[in-house]
Amino acid sequence: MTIRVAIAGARGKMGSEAVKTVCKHEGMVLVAALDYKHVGESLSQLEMFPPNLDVPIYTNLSQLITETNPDVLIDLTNPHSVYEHTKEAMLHNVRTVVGTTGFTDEQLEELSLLAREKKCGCIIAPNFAIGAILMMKFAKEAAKYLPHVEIIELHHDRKLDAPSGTGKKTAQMIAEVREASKQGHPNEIETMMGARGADFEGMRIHSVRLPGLVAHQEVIFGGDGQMLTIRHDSFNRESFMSGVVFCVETVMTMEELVYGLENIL
Ligand SMILES: NC(=O)C1=CN([C@@H]2O[C@H](COP(=O)(O)OP(=O)(O)OC[C@H]3O[C@@H](n4cnc5c(N)ncnc54)[C@H](OP(=O)(O)O)[C@@H]3O)[C@@H](O)[C@H]2O)C=CC1
Ligand SMILES: O=C(O)C1=N[C@H](C(=O)O)C[C@H](O)C1
Repeated sequence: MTIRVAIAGARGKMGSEAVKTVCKHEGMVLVAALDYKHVGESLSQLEMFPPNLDVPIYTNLSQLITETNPDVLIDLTNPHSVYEHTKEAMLHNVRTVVGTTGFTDEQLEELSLLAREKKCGCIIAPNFAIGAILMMKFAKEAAKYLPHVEIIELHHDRKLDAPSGTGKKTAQMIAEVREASKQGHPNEIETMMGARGADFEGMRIHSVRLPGLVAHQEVIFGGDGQMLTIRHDSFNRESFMSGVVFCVETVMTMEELVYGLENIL
């Protein structure tokens, strides 16, 4: 069976890589793109895509679904639009693979309930790279023994959300095995706001944004006279693509929402 795929955010850094990936995958066909520019045109008319890529661009998701009948919507847009896209796709019984980060906990909960009610598969993956999933799993394991931990996530300077979805997910996974506790000196004072980073159950998350970076993270554990560093680097967006393919294939067999690839790998 060929999986009919639509991509929201096809012009973006991740979206354009996903377009390439879907187009060269034998078991998938790209049927539409969702955008708010170039509406009514075809991807073939955009300079960044090959001239034979005859894929229509829509701005209205419900029209896209009615006219092109996708099995799966891949969302790679931004934190402002991803929730509405995912919800609307589910309401139309279209499965979703979501790489976009920046969901609130309430939005995740609401989408999870809706997916269960509609029996509609949805994968929300803060990180598609296998190395990053392993970094998070190893960090969770290490935190059982070394509960003093800080997370440093480093990304390109075009990123909208901070902390990153991966940074937040890492902290959430660690929190499953670590009792909440404030780190550092009990009387510490920030003489410059934000100096100690974001606080998640006493763990600190530091966000670095610099041109030249792609996606990187260090999880640093401190103990008596020792330090353990677990680090992952994505040097390009290709690093995420085998995860995207895995999710598109897997979501076809699912009837609920899964948040994080570690739960299905
Ligand atoms: N899960 C993972 O492994 C990964 C996740 N990400 C996440 O994926 C998302 C996209 O990242 P990236 O590709 O770097 O970002 P980009 O800004 O390069 O791409 C986003 C694209 O979405 C478009 N867009 C914005 N709003 C809409 C909308 N309402 N409908 C359709 N398209 C829209 C943007 O258009 P315009 O620029 O014109 O506004 C742009 O083309 C981010 O949330 C990022 O954190 C990134 C890498 C890996
Ligand atoms: O915006 C990005 O680039 C990335 N976003 C995701 C995140 O917020 O964790 C995944 C990866 O780190 C790249």
